[in-house]
Amino acid sequence: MASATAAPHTLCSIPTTSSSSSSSSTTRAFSLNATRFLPKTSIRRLGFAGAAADPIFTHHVAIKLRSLKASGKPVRGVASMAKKSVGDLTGADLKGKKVFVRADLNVPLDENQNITDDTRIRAAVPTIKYLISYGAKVILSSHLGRPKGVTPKFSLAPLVPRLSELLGIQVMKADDCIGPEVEKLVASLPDGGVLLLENVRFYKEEEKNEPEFAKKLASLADLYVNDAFGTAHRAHASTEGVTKFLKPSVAGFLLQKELDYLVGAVSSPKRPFAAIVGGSKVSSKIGVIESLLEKVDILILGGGMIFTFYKAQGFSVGSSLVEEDKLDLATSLIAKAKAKGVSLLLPSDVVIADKFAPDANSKVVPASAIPDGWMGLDIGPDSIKTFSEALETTKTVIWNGPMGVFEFDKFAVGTEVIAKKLAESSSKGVTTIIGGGDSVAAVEKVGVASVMSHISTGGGASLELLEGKELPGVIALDEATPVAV
Ligand SMILES: Nc1ncnc2c1ncn2[C@@H]1O[C@H](COP(=O)(O)OP(=O)(O)OP(=O)(O)O)[C@@H](O)[C@H]1O
Ligand SMILES: O=C(O)[C@H](O)COP(=O)(O)O
Repeated sequence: MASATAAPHTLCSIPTTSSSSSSSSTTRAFSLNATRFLPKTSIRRLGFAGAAADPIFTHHVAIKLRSLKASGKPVRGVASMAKKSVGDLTGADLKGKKVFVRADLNVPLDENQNITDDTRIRAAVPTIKYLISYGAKVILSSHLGRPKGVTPKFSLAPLVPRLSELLGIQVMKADDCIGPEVEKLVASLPDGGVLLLENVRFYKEEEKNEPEFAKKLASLADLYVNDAFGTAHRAHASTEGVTKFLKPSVAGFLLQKELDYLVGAVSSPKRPFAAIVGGSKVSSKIGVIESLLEKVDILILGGGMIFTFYKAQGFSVGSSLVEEDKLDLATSLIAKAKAKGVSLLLPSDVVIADKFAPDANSKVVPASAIPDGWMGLDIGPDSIKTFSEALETTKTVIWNGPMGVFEFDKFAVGTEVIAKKLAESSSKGVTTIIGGGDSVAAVEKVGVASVMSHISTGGGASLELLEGKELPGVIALDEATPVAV
């Protein structure tokens, strides 16, 4: 691979002082000061509610809490925005009760129906074990894939052995998710038993969120736990509709943990706070970039989207991926970063290829000089160095989207080095949050997943949350009982 050096391409320079001390933003100052007054559980509760995904809301509440604390009055009406948790249910609430648990067990299967990544099954275990330990009867529900009607290859049957192994009990399996046969199996469930229902998406009514279907699902159980973070952005019968017929409807531990990190840590980060956003297109990450620009000190961009930014600046991009209709947007994002005092880092050099293929010829060139007929498929060594140095200074990092076409070994270096860098930071106490989807795959490929502070089990759901959107599966849950703090 030939290499050419390039000057670091930093659109906005890295501030010499951290924004925690230098920021003139009132919002930012609030987030730093106000959260000091909150006990950890309150921060959790605040970050947990859908409405609290709005940092401004969080700050207002934090400030209200501070003044109430100062006045000596009990704090009411604040934690009521939070959602009730499965951890709030114990003994009498659960013993012998039929609990409908919606998990996201949408795991990848190979052509022989073997599970190729069991992360989502493992992530669902703590909530199920908790319920079992209190003698509840767990009716477990999930979707798998996007079937159109009953489709055997999307059956949940292949998950039973792994689920049984992880739970340490034999999980029963129903061939349907509603109907008399399922009801019989539910009636035969012992306390502490688990019944896995068949793919809930075998019914089109699931995705249409039809009340009659939701009612049938609900009729199987006494109460509802939603632990399906990966599907919380879908208003479906088993994630949203069912809550209208089952009380209480509470959050599972996984859902709670995801929100703690993706809302809590991002709303009230230890600073400097950096975000790394990559992936193929600007269009799929606009919301995330705009939302993160309100919060971060450093924004690092990589992946296919960078070429739209380069073209917007008048660089030659060869045949790299460019979204022509997003050039103005790229320009305005650069301006926004500048106005906000965010250090926006784009790669200074790129690895280019003569075709989109694993065996393409490749070379490193300055980002501003991609020849015709060549396309950028990874960030180059100088960029890796600059990004790594910027990451040295951070206390919180969130990463969403690969730096290059990491599926091809030749163009996986940028993504892999960034993954290793984050693992190193994490082991030094930096909060590292991996935002789902391909970035998770990359972190796992490098073997550093266990070192990260949090790896999200939700692709689309984590993106929507980072964009500041409310998740219907969360909003529908019961509010927590107000607590005095
Ligand atoms: N320079 C590039 N040119 C073309 N495709 C790229 C480039 N860099 C990365 N990609 C591709 O982007 C894809 C991931 O982009 P996408 O926008 O779907 O991210 P994502 O899946 O949402 O990320 P995440 O799942 O981590 O949130 C990968 O398949 C990768 O090959
Ligand atoms: O894999 C996911 O992102 C979730 O399981 C949601 O799946 P969906 O995009 O098919 O709704």
